[in-house]
Amino acid sequence: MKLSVVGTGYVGLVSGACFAELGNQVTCVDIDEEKVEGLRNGVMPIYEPGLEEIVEENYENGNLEFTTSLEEGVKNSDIIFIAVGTPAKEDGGADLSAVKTVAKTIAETMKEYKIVVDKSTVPVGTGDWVEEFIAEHQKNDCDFDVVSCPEFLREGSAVSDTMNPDRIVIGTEDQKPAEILDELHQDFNAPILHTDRHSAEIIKYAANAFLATKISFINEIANICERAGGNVVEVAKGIGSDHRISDKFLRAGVGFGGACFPKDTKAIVKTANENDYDFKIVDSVVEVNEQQKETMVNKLKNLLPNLTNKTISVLGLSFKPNTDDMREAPSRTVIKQLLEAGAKVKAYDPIAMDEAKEVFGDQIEYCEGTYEAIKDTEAVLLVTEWDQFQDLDLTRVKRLLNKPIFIDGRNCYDLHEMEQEGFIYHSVGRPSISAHDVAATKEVAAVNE
Ligand SMILES: NC(=O)C1=CN([C@@H]2O[C@H](COP(=O)(O)OP(=O)(O)OC[C@H]3O[C@@H](n4cnc5c(N)ncnc54)[C@H](O)[C@@H]3O)[C@@H](O)[C@H]2O)C=CC1
Ligand SMILES: O=C(O)[C@H]1O[C@H](OP(=O)(O)OP(=O)(O)OC[C@H]2O[C@@H](n3ccc(=O)[nH]c3=O)[C@H](O)[C@@H]2O)[C@H](O)[C@@H](O)[C@@H]1O
Repeated sequence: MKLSVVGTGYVGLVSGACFAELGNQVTCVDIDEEKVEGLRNGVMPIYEPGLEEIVEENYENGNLEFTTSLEEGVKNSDIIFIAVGTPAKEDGGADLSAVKTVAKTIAETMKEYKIVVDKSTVPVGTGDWVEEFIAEHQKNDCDFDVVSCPEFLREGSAVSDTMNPDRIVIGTEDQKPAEILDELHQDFNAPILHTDRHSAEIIKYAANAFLATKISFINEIANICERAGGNVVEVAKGIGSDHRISDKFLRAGVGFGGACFPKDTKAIVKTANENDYDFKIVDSVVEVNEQQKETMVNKLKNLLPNLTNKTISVLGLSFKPNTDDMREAPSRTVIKQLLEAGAKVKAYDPIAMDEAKEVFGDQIEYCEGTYEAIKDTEAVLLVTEWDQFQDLDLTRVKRLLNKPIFIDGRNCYDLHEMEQEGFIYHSVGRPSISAHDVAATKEVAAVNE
């Protein structure tokens, strides 16, 4: 089929490349000239495992094209996917200005039947509004349908999620676009849920809000474990074994970040408010998450009350592993708190260093590798659980540190091992190893020798 995808970000570029990989003729459109020029020359604007290979292959075989001209995209396709950003406005609502710009050009350009599919995350009722808007601004009188087809991919595994989705949601009550989109999605071999457009739009927000709720829930259980006793990893295993709960998204940590959970939770609260409803649960989810992002530095301050001029090592800057995305990354809060307390920061991330430089500028020191970031610092803060941070040479880490303080925001290490290695170790919702434990371990070791 002939498609265009408008917006070549995480969603647009990955979806476009995957549709091309399945044999469709895809035109990817973006207003960012540098991005489009780069893509034509094999430069990926984002890091996603497996993306570069399929983009290059399909660009070379002619299934995938890149342009800044939406007019060209509209002309070249029967189905137009809108995948532009819908960032949060000051008031928490979604900024739909890019969707509006795209809808206007589509209205002015189309000359024959088109299916306009919204893939961007947009508040309920946006499809109705886009439909009315296109009808109002149409230059040529032709038929069209507007469908909601929300996207559920995760960054860091976007290609694999797109190729193997849990479900595909097609939100339209019209038969013609439903049948065409069914056929387009057949090769994904996933269940297709047909629903009305409003429900499809709400499904997207409800899914993200629910997943975010699981995370804030387990983070609060972790906070209770820290105060009352217990180990949140064991608790998560215990409750997650119940199929009705499931063990997914029950990893306690330093709070959720990224381009979506933070903005989508706020947006659905806003939608509720606009409809005279107080969405109390998700409101609290957001509040708990803000607090959670501060817990690592608070733990450090309990151990080192005066951080002035102390150098602290931060491992992991992106909001999760396998991505270079720094949007709403918990590392931002952690580093802000450290700097406010007068500390100096040495940081390392395997992929997100360039993005991080845009965020932190010259406020922190950027290191070339993990151990360089640890050397001569007072404490290690493990913020993002990249594979290489989960398998550190602990003896070397301890030797490089001025003080054996390790704050693990992702529960990557075994408590017993950290005690044996002599670390003062604080993680999330698990018993902490204090200086007293470390001294005791050393005494036992000395007696044994
Ligand atoms: N990032 C993610 O993992 C997911 C994002 N979503 C949703 O998908 C949408 C897109 O998100 P991302 O891909 O992360 O955004 P992004 O910010 O990575 O990419 C958006 C792209 O749209 C382009 N753009 C903006 N205005 C345009 C216009 N008028 N014409 C053509 N291109 C234009 C921008 O230059 C940019 O390249 C959002 O609504 C987001 O909530 C949904 C599922 C997953
Ligand atoms: O709408 C979106 O953009 C996407 O948002 C999330 O995907 P993403 O933000 O890429 O990444 P996740 O794996 O969901 O992680 C989000 C955040 O939650 C945190 N998290 C996740 C899981 C967990 O158990 N604990 C936890 O703290 C991660 O560290 C990360 O900061 C959803 O998982 C996708 O289904 C959705 O399409």
